[in-house]
Amino acid sequence: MKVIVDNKIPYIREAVEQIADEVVYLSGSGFTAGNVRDADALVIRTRTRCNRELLEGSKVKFIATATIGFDHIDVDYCREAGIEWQNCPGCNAGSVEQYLHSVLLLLKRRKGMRLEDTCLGIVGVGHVGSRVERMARSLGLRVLLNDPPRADRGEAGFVDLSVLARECDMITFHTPLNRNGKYDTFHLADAGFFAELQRKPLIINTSRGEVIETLALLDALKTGRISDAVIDTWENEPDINLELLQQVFLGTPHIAGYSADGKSNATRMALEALCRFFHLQADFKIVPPALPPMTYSSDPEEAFLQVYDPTRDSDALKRHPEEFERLRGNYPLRREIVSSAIGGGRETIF
Ligand SMILES: NC(=O)C1=CN([C@@H]2O[C@H](COP(=O)(O)OP(=O)(O)OC[C@H]3O[C@@H](n4cnc5c(N)ncnc54)[C@H](O)[C@@H]3O)[C@@H](O)[C@H]2O)C=CC1
Ligand SMILES: O=C(O)C(=O)[C@H](O)COP(=O)(O)O
Repeated sequence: MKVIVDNKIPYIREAVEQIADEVVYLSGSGFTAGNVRDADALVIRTRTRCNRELLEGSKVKFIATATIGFDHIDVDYCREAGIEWQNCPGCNAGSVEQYLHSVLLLLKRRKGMRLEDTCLGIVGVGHVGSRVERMARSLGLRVLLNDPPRADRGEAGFVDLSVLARECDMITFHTPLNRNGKYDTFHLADAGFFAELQRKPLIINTSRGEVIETLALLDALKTGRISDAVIDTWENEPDINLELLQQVFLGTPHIAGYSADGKSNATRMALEALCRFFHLQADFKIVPPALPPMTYSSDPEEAFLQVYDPTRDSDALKRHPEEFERLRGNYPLRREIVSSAIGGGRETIF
């Protein structure tokens, strides 16, 4: 079996080389029709568009994407061509939760936001959104949830987007990018959405850039219809809107999911899917490398931000937006450590 693997997927080499007869590593954008033609399977990230142009006439039978999102896979074409695929549901949801948790602490510290007086709207309450809900409630925020697919399945506890627009001081997006159908999310936040907002909320997007219409967001920022924004996912990555980048409170290069824990989950789940598809024994361990010991502040919030402060990623991108892909590709994967594990005294962990 020949497998082509994205060369930025961490912790994968030893395991995949045991599983496959031949392994070729390519950059995400380096997958071409010519070099996938004789492959049986691809293990990719968000940077490889799997469509007719790439796959037609190839031997590829299976694609594993080591990501939660799968909007880079043309699922209709894959069905038509008989190519099976698998994403890694929930693999890095903990990492996105960590990112949001740090963002809330920074808003409290730097903008004086009183979290217990803040109403947070969550759009899309799946693997990530439900973790964000729990975390936000634990910090004392009031939370409103919007998830029409879940509401339509008869689940309770959801409200319309118009209620979020009326009541929320902060709105965070955690939907997939659906480009059509009843639950289309392409430009879900458009000029009409921003016009409805009543409380000048802060907008957070860690889902997919195309869920928010960039120019409408920029206009809402300039006209004060929103108070600020935190943006991790952008339209047209890596050629992002530079004016928006310089205006937002935090602008990061699509790294909310970049914890070592999330990446190792993704690698393991992608390889397990590959083994299931080809009926192979899944006999490998994927664990993130141990990090050197560190000493943490006795203040739990300070310690949480020591573990991960998105300001450093935002400052790096604002200084060098042209390095969007390099900042992602060479990212020093962080660890997910919950604040309860590091509170209550100066201590050394890991
Ligand atoms: N920035 C980053 O590094 C990362 C980004 N992501 C992105 O985060 C997003 C959420 O991921 P998960 O929670 O794991 O996905 P999920 O599939 O578990 O949950 C998505 C939720 O959105 C809901 N939804 C679908 N259409 C909707 C609509 N029109 N309006 C409101 N809700 C809708 C679904 O019913 C579901 O509950 C995805 O776009 C994923 O690609 C995920 C991981 C890392
Ligand atoms: O899992 C997802 O969905 C994401 O957005 C990933 O964090 C993106 O990571 P890459 O696949 O682009 O490394």
